[in-house]
Amino acid sequence: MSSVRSIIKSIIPPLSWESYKGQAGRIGVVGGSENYTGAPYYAGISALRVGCDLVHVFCYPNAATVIKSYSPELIVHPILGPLFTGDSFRLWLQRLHSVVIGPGLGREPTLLNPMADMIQAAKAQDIPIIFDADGLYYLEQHWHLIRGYTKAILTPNIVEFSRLVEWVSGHPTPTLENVHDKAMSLAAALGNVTLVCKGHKDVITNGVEIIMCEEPGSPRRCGGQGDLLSGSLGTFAHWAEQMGNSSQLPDRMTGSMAAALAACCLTRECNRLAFAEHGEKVLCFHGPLIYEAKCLKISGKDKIPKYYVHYAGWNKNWDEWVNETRMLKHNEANLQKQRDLIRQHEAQIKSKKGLKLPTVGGVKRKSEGARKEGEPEHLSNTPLREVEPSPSTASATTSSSAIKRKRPRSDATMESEEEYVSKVEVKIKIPDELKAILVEDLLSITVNHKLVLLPAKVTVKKILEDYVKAKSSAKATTPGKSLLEKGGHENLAEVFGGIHLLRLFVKLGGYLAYTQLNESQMQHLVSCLHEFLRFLVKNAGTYFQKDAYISPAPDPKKKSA
Ligand SMILES: NC(=O)C1=CN([C@@H]2O[C@H](COP(=O)(O)OP(=O)(O)OC[C@H]3O[C@@H](n4cnc5c(N)ncnc54)[C@H](OP(=O)(O)O)[C@@H]3O)[C@@H](O)[C@H]2O)[C@@H](O)CC1
Ligand SMILES: Nc1ncnc2c1ncn2[C@@H]1O[C@H](COP(=O)(O)OP(=O)(O)OP(=O)(O)O)[C@@H](O)[C@H]1O
Repeated sequence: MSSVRSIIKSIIPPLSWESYKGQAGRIGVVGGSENYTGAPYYAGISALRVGCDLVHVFCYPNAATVIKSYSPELIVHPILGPLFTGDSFRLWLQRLHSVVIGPGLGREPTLLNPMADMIQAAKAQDIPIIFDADGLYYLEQHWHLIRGYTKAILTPNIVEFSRLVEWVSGHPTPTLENVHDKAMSLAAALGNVTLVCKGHKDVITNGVEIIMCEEPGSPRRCGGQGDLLSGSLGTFAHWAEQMGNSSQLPDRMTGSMAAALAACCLTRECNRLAFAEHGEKVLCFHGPLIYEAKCLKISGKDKIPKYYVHYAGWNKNWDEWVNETRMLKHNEANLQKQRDLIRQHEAQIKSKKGLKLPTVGGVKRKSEGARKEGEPEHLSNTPLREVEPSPSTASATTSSSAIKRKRPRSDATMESEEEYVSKVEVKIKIPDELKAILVEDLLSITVNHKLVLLPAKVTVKKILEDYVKAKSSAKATTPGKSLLEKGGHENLAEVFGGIHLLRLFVKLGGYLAYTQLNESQMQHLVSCLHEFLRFLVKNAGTYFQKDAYISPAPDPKKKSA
């Protein structure tokens, strides 16, 4: 990579206080028709973003206003079409340093008539000409126009490449294998023009030398990425030309090849960064259910792919590496699977609990199973992700919003958005057994519309006392004991139960980031908390009873309404 970087660096001209507008490049883009206005915009804006000073777009009149509306930075000339005159184009061309022909040009034979004129004019001016998309389509039958013009750079995708090979060699190419060799032969047959064959690896050759661009890129193949490449290549090709011999390129590497390498690396790196930022939306099994998730990282160690996923809407404590068997494409069929599983799961819960209806004050509540046919099945259209099994779903909403309130910056004593975002969350690993209980809790609340019976049968106070007892043979101070002694939360601890305590643990890592503890104190605390969680796992049967949930009484107001 370092040598790739040094090649690219060597064609980038240094900035200077002496330079004036236009010296860093005036690039032309010939393209843009009624159907395709995006392609010339992407190409033109990429040329500018790479660093040229001015971009001129030559398009059909019915595309001009649209392209202008995308960006005031582009200078748009609506000169293509039936009224085209070579003179008007040549007038502008004189001022250009390179020209990109093809993005969004269209393939109407009558509209392509002036192409030969434009190509000849650009050649006469001895500037780099980049052919892409419909410019390549035109070249298929007119390749002799560029034969031997070594400042021509062709950027075919694999389909365009095989068509070109077919036209130039005169016989069909049944397979797309050996792109390497075929690219070298084609570039040589075209008189050492530069070819950039885009694909999984980009192959760059002038028929003598060949280089590959294997930067990681992105698995996302949306339209327009080729336009980014051809536009940026417009600028790089001019720079390579301008640097000439002073660029000190490796032996046999031409300026056009170096420019192509720069454009390929840049496009692929932009693709990689965009993918790293936005990830791929997927569905992922967690326990018995499927959740919407985002794939943030992929690891292929030992040739077994693993995916690091974030469950959409869930705290990042739940982020984890999963193997392929748990991942599903985000499509309608799998979304249906997700809904089916939720229904099955609901049914299972109902059948387990249906006979034992919980009671409050001796009055039997209406069971969840009594929900009427046709009533909204929340999870079938509202993904689970929207509610977390955390303090934010129920009792501790105040504390969760207290954290969120730290975000506005109106008070100078408050932390900034950047500080908030960059705050390192303390990782508290919740054991899988307890995670399953949290998921059950979420389903009870959001799917079955239950509430936790208060005061809890086994209260937080009781749990902490049990813990203190269990630890009594150990040291005198335990988190449980100190919480009871110093916290002043006796009343709450006598009302809430194990599930509330567990919900608190989901957010606790985030809260601890706000404490003043030093690293060793924090380590000690976290290890105590993990020990306490293990204690909860051991006693889960007692502390997390399934009959802790009740169905709330129907709202009389709603009923009368
Ligand atoms: N926003 C805009 O304005 C944009 C406008 N654009 C403009 O559109 C115009 C037409 O360009 P184009 O790329 O759609 O035509 P072309 O290359 O013939 O592909 C046609 C078919 O070939 C196939 N195929 C393509 N690549 C393949 C591959 N690597 N590997 C395998 N197969 C591949 C695939 O067919 P499929 O296999 O899906 O049947 C594809 O549908 C042109 O002016 C361009 O600039 C674009 O720049 C995008 C953004
Ligand atoms: N399989 C792939 N893996 C990684 N990067 C790829 C892959 N295929 C293409 N690319 C990269 O995407 C960019 C555009 O290539 P692509 O083949 O999509 O061009 P195109 O079809 O001409 O695009 P457009 O949609 O603009 O017409 C290039 O930089 C290329 O390196």
